[in-house]
Amino acid sequence: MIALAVKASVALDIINSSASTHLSLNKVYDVTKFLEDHPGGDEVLLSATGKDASDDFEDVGHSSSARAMMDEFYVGDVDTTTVPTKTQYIAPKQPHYNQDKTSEFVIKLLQFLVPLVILGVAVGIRFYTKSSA
Ligand code: HEM
Repeated sequence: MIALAVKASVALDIINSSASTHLSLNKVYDVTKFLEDHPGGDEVLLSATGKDASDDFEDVGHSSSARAMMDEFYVGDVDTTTVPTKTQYIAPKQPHYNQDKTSEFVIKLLQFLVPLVILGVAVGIRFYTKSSA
């Protein structure tokens, strides 16, 4: 079993060492330094962090040399039961654009009035240029 975990800005990869023990321990890999060099790209690694990444890892069919490389990033073990099988996506907070607290009503009114004013000016110009020609 493989799992990835992100702790602060550190990307951790967790891989099962012994499935037969009562307390299933998983190996944890810190792949932070490997993000840029990973042949499969950093995005897949990051998407597999913070959870059990066993399936993600196995689905790719990593070579034996890829498996050998993992020792380099091994940092410790974690109890499987504490590792989520899925990570919950938390959308980043949207910045608050209406900083000056202009009332929503005024904004809506302006959104309606400004095009009308532009149209009025255009019609006025057209009317004026036509009549003076
Ligand atoms: C410490 C953990 C990992 C190591 C050392 C590692 C290493 C490698 C290496 C050496 C390759 C080149 C192909 C090969 O030799 O098999 C590779 C490819 C790849 N890896 Fe990983 N990988 C790790 C974790 C992961 C995880 C968790 C995922 C999935 C979320 C992943 C997805 C991929 C993908 C998509 C490719 C590209 C396969 C291709 O285009 O043929 N890897 N990885």
